[in-house]
Amino acid sequence: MSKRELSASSAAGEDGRKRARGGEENESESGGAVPGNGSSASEAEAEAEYDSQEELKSDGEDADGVAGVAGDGSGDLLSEHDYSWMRLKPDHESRPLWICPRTKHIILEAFSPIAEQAIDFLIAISEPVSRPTHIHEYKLTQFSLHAAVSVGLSTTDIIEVLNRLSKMAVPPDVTSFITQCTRSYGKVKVVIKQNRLFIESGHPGILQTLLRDPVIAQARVFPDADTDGTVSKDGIITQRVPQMGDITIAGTQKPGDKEKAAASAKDIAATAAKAEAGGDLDDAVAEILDKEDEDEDDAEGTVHSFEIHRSKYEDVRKRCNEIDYPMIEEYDFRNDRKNPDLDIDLKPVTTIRSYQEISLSKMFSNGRARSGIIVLPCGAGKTLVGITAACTIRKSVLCLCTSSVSVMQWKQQFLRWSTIKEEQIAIFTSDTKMRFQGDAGLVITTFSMVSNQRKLSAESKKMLEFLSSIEWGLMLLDEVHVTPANMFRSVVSRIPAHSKLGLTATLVREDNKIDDLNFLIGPKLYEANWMDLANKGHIATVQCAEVWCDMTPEFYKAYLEEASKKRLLIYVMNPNKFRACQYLIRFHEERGDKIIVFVDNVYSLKAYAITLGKPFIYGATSQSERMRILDDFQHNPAVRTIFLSKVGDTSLDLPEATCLIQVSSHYGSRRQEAQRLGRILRASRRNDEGFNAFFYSLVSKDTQEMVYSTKRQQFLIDQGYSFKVITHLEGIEDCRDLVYGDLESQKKLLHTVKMASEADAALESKATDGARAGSGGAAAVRRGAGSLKGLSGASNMAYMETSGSGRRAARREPVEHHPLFKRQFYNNKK
Ligand SMILES: Nc1ncnc2c1ncn2[C@@H]1O[C@H](COP(=O)(O)OP(=O)(O)OP(=O)(O)O)[C@@H](O)[C@H]1O
Repeated sequence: MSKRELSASSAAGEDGRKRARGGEENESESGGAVPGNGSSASEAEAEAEYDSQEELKSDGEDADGVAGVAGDGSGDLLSEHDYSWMRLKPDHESRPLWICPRTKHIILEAFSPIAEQAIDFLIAISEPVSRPTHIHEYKLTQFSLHAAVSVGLSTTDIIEVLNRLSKMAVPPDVTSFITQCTRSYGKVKVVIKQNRLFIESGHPGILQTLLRDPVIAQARVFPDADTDGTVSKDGIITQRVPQMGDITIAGTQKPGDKEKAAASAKDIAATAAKAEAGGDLDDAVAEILDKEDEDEDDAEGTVHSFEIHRSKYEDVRKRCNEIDYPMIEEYDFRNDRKNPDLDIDLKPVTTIRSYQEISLSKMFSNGRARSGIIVLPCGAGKTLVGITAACTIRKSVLCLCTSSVSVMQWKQQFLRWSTIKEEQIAIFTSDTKMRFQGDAGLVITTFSMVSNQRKLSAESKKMLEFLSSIEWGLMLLDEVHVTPANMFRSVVSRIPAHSKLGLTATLVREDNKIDDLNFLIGPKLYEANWMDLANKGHIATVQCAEVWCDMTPEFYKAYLEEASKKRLLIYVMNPNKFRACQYLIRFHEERGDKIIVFVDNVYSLKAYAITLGKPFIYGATSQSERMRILDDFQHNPAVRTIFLSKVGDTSLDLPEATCLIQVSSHYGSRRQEAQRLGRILRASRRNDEGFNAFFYSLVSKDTQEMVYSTKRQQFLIDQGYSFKVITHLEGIEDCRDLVYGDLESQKKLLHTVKMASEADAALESKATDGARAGSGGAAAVRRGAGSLKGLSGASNMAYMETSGSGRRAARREPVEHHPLFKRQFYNNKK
């Protein structure tokens, strides 16, 4: 495999991506909210503040796209290191993997006949880094290996299957890393039974070791006479347990069928191993396997445990981590007779999809509820996964969302898919504070409402006391990647939840907070492949394109002269961008598409929407106006296009939308890019023959916007999407009636923009060099012939195509500034 191939498959490695903070000014989603009864202004403010600020903070997306590409994972996979000592197996061509002994990256030939099985296995044991069409890249990490153990894979399984799939024997460094990470993980569990906590293990010796630790010993509760099972001299309880693996996930068929559908990682591993011919395990691995055999449970179906005080749980958990026995958290909900049952099930008409079932089988595979995180693409139906988990556990549920809009959507979705009744649901937001009726129920609230300790209204305080007094069977955490660890910590420590399920589409953070999520919620249980779901028709296939819009000479001169954050306004309001936007809207309206245009900057949003005569929604748009516009978009054939600010990034479910045009966005935010794409992935026409959705980013050429755009696309490129670069919209010059077609109107527009205040450029613009942006993007791309027709089934637009690696290579190039920019811009900055 050449280095070039490896680079093509690589993504900017997680470790390597440095981030600077993006702009702070942001539109508040609750700008139009009217505080209702019982809410304090500070609560509403706190909620709004969280909605807008935390999302950006946790995203860690930067305004400096160039800095964000250092440490591209596979870029240095081979460079400066000699791997000639690694010997290829004689039949290496039929084996799809190569494992880097130094970085623990795994490169997969996705075109191999056994790639599908290999992918399922790799998803179970490693983190996907990049999954374009032909070559995938994964990485073994401590947490990914913990997750593998928690879904039932043993050290032996992992090493053996890797060895079978690998072109070379698994390097000794990798086998010892796997052994080290999986040796003790999963050997100890904390199991919640009847509101009591038990530390459980198949190995009595491990429990004795734990009890020798003073912190753990102090937390221990001695068994009383009523204890089930036998109690040894040292107070360890031994019980025979019935086989647990026969649970039925709500909405699925009888256990046997369900198990068939949800092939466990272990089965996948076994199948993959069998599918591969030959490949004896080397001595080093055999040694590890022998050692592992000695560690096997003493008798199948027998567990040993001791009880601990619930108040000491956090101390015990921390201590177990320190002494290298990290615990898996499980909730024995089927035998929970202490907490009242919630009367909820999926409606008979609700059918969950195969990948939704598989993701849930990772949570429930051993008959208990295991806490952790499920990662599914935007629009793939995370809400229904959460609802199905609630219907399986059937105890009180606390659902935490990122905004009050999401709270209302979760409520609607619960009512739509499940048999829960309105009175069993309580909403807790700054505007609404309700209780549910009956012993058990569902509370839906925001992270900020339950973690905000400042200036609470009396009613909120009471509500928080109520939340803390309930033993929640399940805590659902929506969009977990945006929530700061300290916020989680305060929620998790104050509100008792027996199991936690985190849901997200983009488990990307650049601030190591992902590790916190591992500790606070649990390991990643499942991550779906975007391309796979698109190929199976669960989400739409999308054609992505970046449209380069030349700046007019007057706008470009003004851009170079402007040092304040109004530079952003100048490149967003570029007349050629207006015209490109209008042209694309017209083109797609004529094709019968419904179009969402995103403009982050409110000043520009209004200018575009009013000039082009289209309805628009932003933070200050009243709820009734929003509903009216969205309803028109859905049902009125005359309304084919709407303009949205960032309020439309998430939580909008508009299956009619088939085309998305991005005019301005939040700097280099990869997450925003993915979330926006999510708006068209749910297109209801996605299964029509030959259907494609369209995602355009309009970028003003040779401005800093180009840097951001390249960086924004990185997450989607890693998921296998490719972006075409359209350098010229052919035929645009023939459209005489497009706006700003003459110099005079362009000059007027520029004058208006110059008169705008800095506050109108709502996003702060960190100065980067326009020349660098422009040339960096252009240097790496390959020119080719293509067209909008090529993109959409017609034919009239030229494009350049670029791959992720090409872009990354471009960004690594040392940048030589053109004398014009040096003079115009750098002198200006001094
Ligand atoms: N099993 C299913 N059967 C029918 N429709 C489904 C199913 N699962 C999800 N959907 C539909 O798919 C769409 C997307 O679902 P949902 O809003 O839960 O996605 P999501 O993963 O939360 O997206 P995002 O991350 O963008 O918020 C919704 O219209 C939902 O009703």
